[in-house]
Amino acid sequence: MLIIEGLTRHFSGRVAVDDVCMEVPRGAFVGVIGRSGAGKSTLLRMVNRLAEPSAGRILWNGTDVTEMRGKALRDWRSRCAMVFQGFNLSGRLDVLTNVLVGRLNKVPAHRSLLRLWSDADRAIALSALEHFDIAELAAQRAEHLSGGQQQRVAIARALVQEPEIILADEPIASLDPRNTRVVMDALARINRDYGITILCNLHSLDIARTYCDRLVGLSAGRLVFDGTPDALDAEAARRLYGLEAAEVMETAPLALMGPAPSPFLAHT
Ligand SMILES: Nc1ncnc2c1ncn2[C@@H]1O[C@H](COP(=O)(O)OP(=O)(O)OP(=O)(O)O)[C@@H](O)[C@H]1O
Repeated sequence: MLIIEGLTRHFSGRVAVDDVCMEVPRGAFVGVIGRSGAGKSTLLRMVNRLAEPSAGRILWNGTDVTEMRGKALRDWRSRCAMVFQGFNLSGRLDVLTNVLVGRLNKVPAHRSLLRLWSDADRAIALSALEHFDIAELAAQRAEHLSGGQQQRVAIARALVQEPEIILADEPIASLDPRNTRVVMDALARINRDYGITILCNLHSLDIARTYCDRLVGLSAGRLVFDGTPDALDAEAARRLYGLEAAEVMETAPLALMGPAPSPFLAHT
């Protein structure tokens, strides 16, 4: 269970996240929605401690994440994997090595420094790639892959960390509709198959409604919506998106995109 209590972050005197409180049970798939600049990324980055809170607490299964230092913080970051909009792969390294980077915290320091991966680690990484139907890309340089393929590699890297929670910061922002579905299906499958809690920042309300079992909405750093996708009515959308509400509430023609492909069976 993730508990966020009064979480606040200021940048140069301006508030980016303002006294946010929420509880996320294990295994939830939560979409974090709101306009650009609402504080979504800052909220996720604080959970991973990539950004330091100005005030408030983050508790994971009762342990105060905000107090963690040194090894405890490294362990937390390994249990709390991040997936970024820009994939954050090493383009010149092959796909398998990129995934193995997710194992760094699981192997002794001397082996990780020398990148001496065991057969077991390689098998785990390959199996994660297989899980996302991209094992045949293992030997390719990451920079030669499409955006959708790169994001699946990044999700495979997150998975081999054996995380308890995945924080996905706009994971589909640079993808076309087909790859959007493939990547969101990958996250949904991780959530379903392994019970990994997912917090996912999303610009698209339609995608958020389709994939998430709960939405939390930020506006100017404040939590202004917390409920199921069905509960997000026009009034709630106005609180979140202001004058753009009508625009974002217009359902995107998901039906026109055809049925969703079976998870991990689609190639890019
Ligand atoms: N490192 C930083 N230094 C100064 N201001 C920052 C920094 N990071 C974020 N901010 C500010 O904090 C506010 C919230 O930004 P944040 O990136 O969290 O919003 P967001 O909802 O994720 O936006 P987007 O959807 O555009 O990514 C914005 O006003 C932003 O300019």
